[in-house]
Amino acid sequence: MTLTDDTTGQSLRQIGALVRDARRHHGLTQSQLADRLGTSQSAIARIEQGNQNLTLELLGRLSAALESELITVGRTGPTHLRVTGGTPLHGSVTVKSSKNAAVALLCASLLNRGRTTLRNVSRIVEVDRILDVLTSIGVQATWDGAGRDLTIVVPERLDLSAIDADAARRTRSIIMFLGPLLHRAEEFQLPYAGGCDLGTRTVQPHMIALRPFGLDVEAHAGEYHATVTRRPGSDRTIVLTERGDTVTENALLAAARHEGTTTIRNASPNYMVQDLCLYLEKLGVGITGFGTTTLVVTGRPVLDADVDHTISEDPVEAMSLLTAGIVTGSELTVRRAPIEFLEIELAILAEMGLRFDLSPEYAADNGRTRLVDVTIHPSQLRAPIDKVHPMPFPGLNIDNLPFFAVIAATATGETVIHDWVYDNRAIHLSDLTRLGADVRLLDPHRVLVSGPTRWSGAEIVCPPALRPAVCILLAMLAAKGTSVLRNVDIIARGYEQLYERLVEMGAQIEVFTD
Ligand SMILES: CC(=O)N[C@H]1[C@@H](OP(=O)(O)OP(=O)(O)OC[C@H]2O[C@@H](n3ccc(=O)[nH]c3=O)[C@H](O)[C@@H]2O)O[C@H](CO)[C@@H](O)[C@@H]1O
Ligand SMILES: C=C(OP(=O)(O)O)C(=O)O
Repeated sequence: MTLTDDTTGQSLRQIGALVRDARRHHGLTQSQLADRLGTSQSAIARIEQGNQNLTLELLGRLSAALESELITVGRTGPTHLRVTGGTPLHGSVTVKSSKNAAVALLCASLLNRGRTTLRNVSRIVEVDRILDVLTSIGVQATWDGAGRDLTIVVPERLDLSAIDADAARRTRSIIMFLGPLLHRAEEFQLPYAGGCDLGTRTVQPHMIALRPFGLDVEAHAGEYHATVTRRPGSDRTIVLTERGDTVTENALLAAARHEGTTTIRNASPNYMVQDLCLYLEKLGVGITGFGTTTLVVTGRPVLDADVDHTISEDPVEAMSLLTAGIVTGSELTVRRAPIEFLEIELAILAEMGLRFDLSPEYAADNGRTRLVDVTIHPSQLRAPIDKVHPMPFPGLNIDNLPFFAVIAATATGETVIHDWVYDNRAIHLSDLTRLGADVRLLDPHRVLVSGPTRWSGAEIVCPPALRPAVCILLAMLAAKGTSVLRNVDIIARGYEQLYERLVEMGAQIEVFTD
């Protein structure tokens, strides 16, 4: 069957019947299929009855889970959302694993001669982009039947001349190929790193961090031209000029195969770095200083182990889901929230008057990350006295900052949000004014939000930046009436099945294409 532009009720019912037939053909119950997809039995029942809007991503996963080509995809334009807001959400939602750890671990798998199995991988476009790049150069990547666990085998020789430059240029994380590749080739080229439109993001700290490993990079004609001058094994100290996440990861990746000890100072101790450290330890790399700003790495020239690693829960997803509940005045539980990476956010929210309960802590599947279930209650919020601003961990997460703009808009009083990090991100938050919020740009880095807001529906084109895009969507959930958010494809870069999961909690969101 061909899915054309109009995914009507009739075609949803037809797809539902195909899903039911394919499921029965495989002898699966609705619950068993739900487990394979990481969703609920009730969601499968709705799909089969034609009562569930389907994204192409979900259709692809259904096809994979049922090992059957349910649909062939015809011409599709960008995806849009129709949101009918103003009603509270309810129930609970489980946090998925992090985009940022997934991309680091995928790059790290290039170090391993053995088999890397990554578990609980989020099915998001950012992961697909790195996978496209990896497979284009010869890496084997295989999803398990349920589409959650990924096995990666790196060949003896990589064919960098075949690199999928288009996929590479659409992600910034490609920069983390430098650390592993400098051990494999004396000369190589990589396409420029890309990503969201957040303003200039330099890669100079990466160049400075990798220079002690003999890497020299010249950038021209859309490519980084790398040459490596091998330096004999010795102990070295690297002082990072910025406490950045990916630069710390790149330094770790380079140090992992360096014979000798590398001390990395001003390292980021953030969640994705911790996930990477756990993986590298399993590969046999010695690391002391886990979770601190000084990492001492004892590398090994050959890393060859069959490693199994479960990626930890995403604090930014957790914050996004909490925000959905807060701005809609909901009673909602966000399960498996990595509390260590949300403590400051919750402390500020408590100051603003948010009422919430935390379950006792329990360990994530990696055995290290501490998780809690957070239950929020409808609360009257007031603006915080101080400005809200991010800091490298342990500080308020840089990617969580935009959510405070939507939350501040529901609070009484004036809040200053100071995004000193990104040149071009705060400006996207002014789109909230279209929904009735009072958001004034004081300068490119600071917005003044005056609340509370009487939200009203509007039609908005999605900003070209992941977190601001989700903020607009969440504000639409708060706004009475119908809103349309156009060109939402960017959201799939970092969120898996976000709309379906919000709908499960009672949100009214319809997905449509032109
Ligand atoms: C794949 C991944 O993991 N991406 C995350 C990573 O990107 P990544 O590590 O690539 O972040 P960048 O290196 O671009 O840093 C973000 C911005 O912060 C500035 N900066 C950073 C640290 C510092 O000590 N001083 C400073 O000025 C940088 O100049 C840049 O403008 O970290 C960012 C900041 O946490 C997050 O938004 C991204 O989601
Ligand atoms: C800025 C972000 O990520 P990236 O580094 O992938 O652009 C983000 O996750 O908000």
